[in-house]
Amino acid sequence: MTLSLGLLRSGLLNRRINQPANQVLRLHLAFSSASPSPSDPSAAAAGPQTTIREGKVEIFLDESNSVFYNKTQVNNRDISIAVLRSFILKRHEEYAARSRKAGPGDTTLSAQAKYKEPKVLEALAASGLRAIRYAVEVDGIGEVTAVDNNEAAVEACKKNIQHNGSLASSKVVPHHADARVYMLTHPKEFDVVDLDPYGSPAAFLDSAVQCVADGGILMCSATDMAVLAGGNAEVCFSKYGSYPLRGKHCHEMALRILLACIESHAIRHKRYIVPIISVHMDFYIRVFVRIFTSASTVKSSPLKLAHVYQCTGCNSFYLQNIGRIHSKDKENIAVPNFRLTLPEVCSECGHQFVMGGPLWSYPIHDKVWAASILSDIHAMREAYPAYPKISAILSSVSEELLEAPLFVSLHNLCAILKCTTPTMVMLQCAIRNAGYQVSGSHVDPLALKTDAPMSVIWDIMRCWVKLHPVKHRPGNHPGNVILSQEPKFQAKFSRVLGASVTRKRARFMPNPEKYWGPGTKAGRNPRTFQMDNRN
Ligand SMILES: C[S@@+](CC[C@H](N)C(=O)[O-])C[C@H]1O[C@@H](n2cnc3c(N)ncnc32)[C@H](O)[C@@H]1O
Ligand SMILES: [Zn+2]
Repeated sequence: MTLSLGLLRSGLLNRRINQPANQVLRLHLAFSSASPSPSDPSAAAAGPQTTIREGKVEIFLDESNSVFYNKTQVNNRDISIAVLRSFILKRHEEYAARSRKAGPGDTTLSAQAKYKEPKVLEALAASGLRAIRYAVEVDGIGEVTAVDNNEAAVEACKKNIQHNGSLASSKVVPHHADARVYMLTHPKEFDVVDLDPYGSPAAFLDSAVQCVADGGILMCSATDMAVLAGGNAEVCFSKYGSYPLRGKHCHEMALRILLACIESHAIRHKRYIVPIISVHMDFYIRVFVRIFTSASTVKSSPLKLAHVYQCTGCNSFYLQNIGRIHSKDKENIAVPNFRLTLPEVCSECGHQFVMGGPLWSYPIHDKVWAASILSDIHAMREAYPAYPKISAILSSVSEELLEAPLFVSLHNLCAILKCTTPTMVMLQCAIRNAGYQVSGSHVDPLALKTDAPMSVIWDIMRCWVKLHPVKHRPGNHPGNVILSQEPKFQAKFSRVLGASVTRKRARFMPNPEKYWGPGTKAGRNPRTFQMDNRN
């Protein structure tokens, strides 16, 4: 932002309009010219190269775009660094707890095992920017292996490692390989595996879940949002094994589909996932999950997955778990759920239901971790180039109601009834006054996550319309059918303590500039593929 103000004053911002993305980039980042390393005569012959700085790392800009680089992913890299820092703290705590439990005289192998710095695999590393940032910026990190199957990328990565000095050179190991083969041949070897693919990570998931050490983290992005958010249901099913649903909650649904897909790969190998945080930002989603091994926990996986039935008229939705708990011989076991208890058509508006999922219906964040990541981000704000964006997202994430998969949208409720819009605070108060919990969501400023049933939400809206009547429109559309029923209770919109969303910190940040989107796949011309969706 400071840089943009500077540009405005110098008149550079006006000149920037209509320039291709790469040139815009040059004005906005800390660009400089650097001499290539003396040990690389071919590069020396080519003269000084333009460099890009992000955090403490500087990499060479690849003018030909034969190696992928997207500056907008600074948010993605910053949030990953924040999660890595908290993971290292967690690992220390867990190690200390194990040692305390074992006691001084314990000679068993696990009690004697020395603390090891976490090893990281960046499986789709491109220029190595991310891997080098992990190595240079995260204290207590072990070796970082940077794999890519593109030779040009591996060469660029080597140069960038060398350019970033001895710490980078001692920690980052570049490797030319197919990530799937590499991960399969290194089972449970890495404490952290980072997947940041073009488009979908689906092809990498089976090998990735096997490569993570017990208690380690899988960090995984997906940029194929058109597929995951309901634009192409057949492709979503073939890649992720789930049907997406269109609607305002589609980005949260995308997160839950990806989590369900990772879990489904993990359980094949007697492993299971525990989400740390799951975020939708800019044009993609990214999930951070721990992976553990336990044949018995794997059996309860169906309790964490659900189908969603969504009304085609009013968008009311209902979840149906795949499994249910059955108590037998004093033991709780997961068995297939009973048939759906929903009526054939929506009791609010009379339309049919469409089915989506299966999706992950358990919490998508660990609130304690989210809070500790957030306080780390605040404490080290100067270490994060994307501080305003990532702190806004983490603030929202740490306030989300965990026991309420998906959400209703204020905008959608009013659009169905064609009524004036109450404020978010009013609706939150009415939900709380009716005895239910409610929160916002980081994916949408108009989201209401709540444990209130749909019937309560619609009754609140019926009461709202009694106070703010709508014009009568003839016809049988969903809004009319909903309003033809009397509310079963009287909603109260009066203020309750804690209902207002605090405005002290920003929850949603606008994009900093034009073309803030997916980058151009390596090998394509950035001028013709500025808005490439990386599929
Ligand atoms: C989106 S880029 C990664 C960007 C990088 N993580 C960053 O933060 O700058 C995806 C990279 O995956 C590499 N890639 C694609 N398929 C691969 C495979 N099967 N094995 C290894 N690398 C692969 C591409 O060459 C490309 O460099
Ligand atoms: Zn309906």
